[in-house]
Amino acid sequence: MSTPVKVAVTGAAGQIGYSLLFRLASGSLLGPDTPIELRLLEVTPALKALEGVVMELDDCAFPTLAGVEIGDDPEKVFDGVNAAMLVGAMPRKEGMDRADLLAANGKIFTGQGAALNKVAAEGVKILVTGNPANTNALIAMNNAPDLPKESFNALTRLDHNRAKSMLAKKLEVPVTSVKGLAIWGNHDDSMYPDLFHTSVDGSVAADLVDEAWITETYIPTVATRGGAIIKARGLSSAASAANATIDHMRDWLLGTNGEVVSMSVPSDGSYGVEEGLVSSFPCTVSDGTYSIVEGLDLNDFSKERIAASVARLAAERDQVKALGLI
Ligand SMILES: NC(=O)C1=CN([C@@H]2O[C@H](COP(=O)(O)OP(=O)(O)OC[C@H]3O[C@@H](n4cnc5c(N)ncnc54)[C@H](O)[C@@H]3O)[C@@H](O)[C@H]2O)C=CC1
Ligand SMILES: O=C([O-])CC(=O)C(=O)O
Repeated sequence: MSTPVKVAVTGAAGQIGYSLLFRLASGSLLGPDTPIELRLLEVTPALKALEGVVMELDDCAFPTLAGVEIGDDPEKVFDGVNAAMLVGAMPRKEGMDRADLLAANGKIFTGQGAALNKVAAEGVKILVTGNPANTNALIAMNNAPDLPKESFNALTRLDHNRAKSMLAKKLEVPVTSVKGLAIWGNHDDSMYPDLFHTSVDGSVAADLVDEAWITETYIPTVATRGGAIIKARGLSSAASAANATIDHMRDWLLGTNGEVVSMSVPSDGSYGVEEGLVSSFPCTVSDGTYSIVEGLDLNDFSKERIAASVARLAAERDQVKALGLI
């Protein structure tokens, strides 16, 4: 077997962690032939619970799990990591917006960005799941001056998967029939799933459904799905968030074979999105490098929706600037 890939997970004793770690260890990220070493970061009071999770990992005897290290010091846990999944952060409760978490969670990402800057392996890929994910990624990126900005992504793959599943259900087709779908903007209720560049078995998705369904049902349902899950479960989404975190990182590491996926990445100014904001775009990945899909002809409706969501990102950026986090 090859050298193990070192993958860090923060918030490893939390809800998402409990779904994520077992799938990482069993080969869902890298396949059955690549060993993985897990580096798990938690706050000190959660280390005991994390020890219990590690006992369970041991008890699975996963052939691909080459080792597990746990700790509360980011510089030790992130030492030499090839990939980092930054999940550890407070989840919102019913009635809160994700942006309400900025004051509590934002500071986590200054220290973790700085630690990754110091000790991560060259070429490290860092994916922020902890909310508000886009702006937390922006904070980590701005606290890691020696790492390429492209090392930092945020998770909008869960929104992408939700959007794909909902469209497939509506049209009574398998999810595999849906291609080219992408979420634009922020992982909040302003996000925009674009059906004008989505195809379903070769037809434009927007032509297969009513305009009113898109604006009044589809977009708001996708955008507020996280809140609907909190209302139903009393807790925020966890297994589906872990699944999306793996989908995003797997595609980033191994490529998308030309398929379009939604990734929140630092904007290079494409489509008028202010450079440096971490915004969701349609992306493809090859050879470990993501690219924003260029040259899409956006209609006025799409342009307005994207601009509104990007304005939220800019407002969050201004808020964390005022808090001295970037
Ligand atoms: N981007 C997305 O699509 C989604 C994001 N989320 C977000 O993911 C985050 C985690 O959610 P859950 O696992 O449900 O929360 P949780 O509360 O069950 O677990 C969070 C864990 O993070 C740990 N933690 C807190 N500060 C830390 C630090 N400085 N370093 C390391 N660990 C730390 C806590 O001790 C806790 O064990 C939340 O912010 C949630 O809103 C959740 C679902 C989807
Ligand atoms: O809604 C939340 O707070 C958790 C989350 O990000 C999601 O499920 O999309």
